[in-house]
Amino acid sequence: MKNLTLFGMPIALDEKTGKLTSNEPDVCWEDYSRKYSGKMAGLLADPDYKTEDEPYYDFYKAIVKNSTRSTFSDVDLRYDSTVILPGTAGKEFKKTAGHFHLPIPGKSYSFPELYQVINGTALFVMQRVDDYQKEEPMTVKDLLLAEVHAGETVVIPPDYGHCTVNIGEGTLVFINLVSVNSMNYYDSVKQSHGMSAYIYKTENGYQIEKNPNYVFECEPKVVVPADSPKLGISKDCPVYTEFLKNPALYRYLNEPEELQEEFFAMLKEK
Ligand SMILES: O=P(O)(O)OC[C@H]1O[C@](O)(CO)[C@@H](O)[C@@H]1O
Repeated sequence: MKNLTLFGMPIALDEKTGKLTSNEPDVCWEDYSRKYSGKMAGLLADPDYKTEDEPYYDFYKAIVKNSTRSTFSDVDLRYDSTVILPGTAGKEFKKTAGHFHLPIPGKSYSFPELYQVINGTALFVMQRVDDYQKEEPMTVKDLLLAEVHAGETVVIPPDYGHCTVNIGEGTLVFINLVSVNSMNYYDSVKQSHGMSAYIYKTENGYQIEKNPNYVFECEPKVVVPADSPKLGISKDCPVYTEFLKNPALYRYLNEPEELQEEFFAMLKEK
């Protein structure tokens, strides 16, 4: 068992099974589900990759200490965790399915989402396209790949479709803080056989491959996150703990307009 102190509450990772546990009765989650390779069919770089039952990733919905539950619900935010198991499908690193967020009701843009890596290393693929609900191939206007290590945090800007790739050797554990009103949209990513970049394992790390089912008006850009006091992001400080200290600071996850520039300012070119 490995204690994951970055959770900000007592949660450990069983490195053999990839499962999270807590020995504190006050810690609980609303739901748990595991996604297997069969459910990733059509989303992978290799269309012929066929294994039905290889574990891909686990999702723990609404993790909370009972004593702090109302602090999250008062500001319409949810704290979840995803665990991506190590390995590849062919040469492509394991990843989440990928989706866009639907627009905020009454607005023309979508909810952002904050992610902190708790264990391992992630590559967040973030893409802005011309129209994520159209049936023809989507045109990529901006493609950012954020390399994020344990303790670091990234915010997915409004309207950026995203998936997370486990580019490390071990199990990737990360959390997200997101509006409870955010709804995911999957169809166009599915039609395009995944996000616009596939990430392949190489001898020295990873290689980015453009997905041929998209039209590109830009080149992929690798970025790394910096601290951002405005976004409540500080390296090695658990987001859970920071949030409880000042829940109002994270209001931007429901009302992103004012901090739009900061979402990009905290991403530095690698
Ligand atoms: O919904 P997908 O693309 O399978 O990926 C799961 C991801 O979505 C979220 O559930 C919430 O946006 C993340 O926490 C998680 O990493």
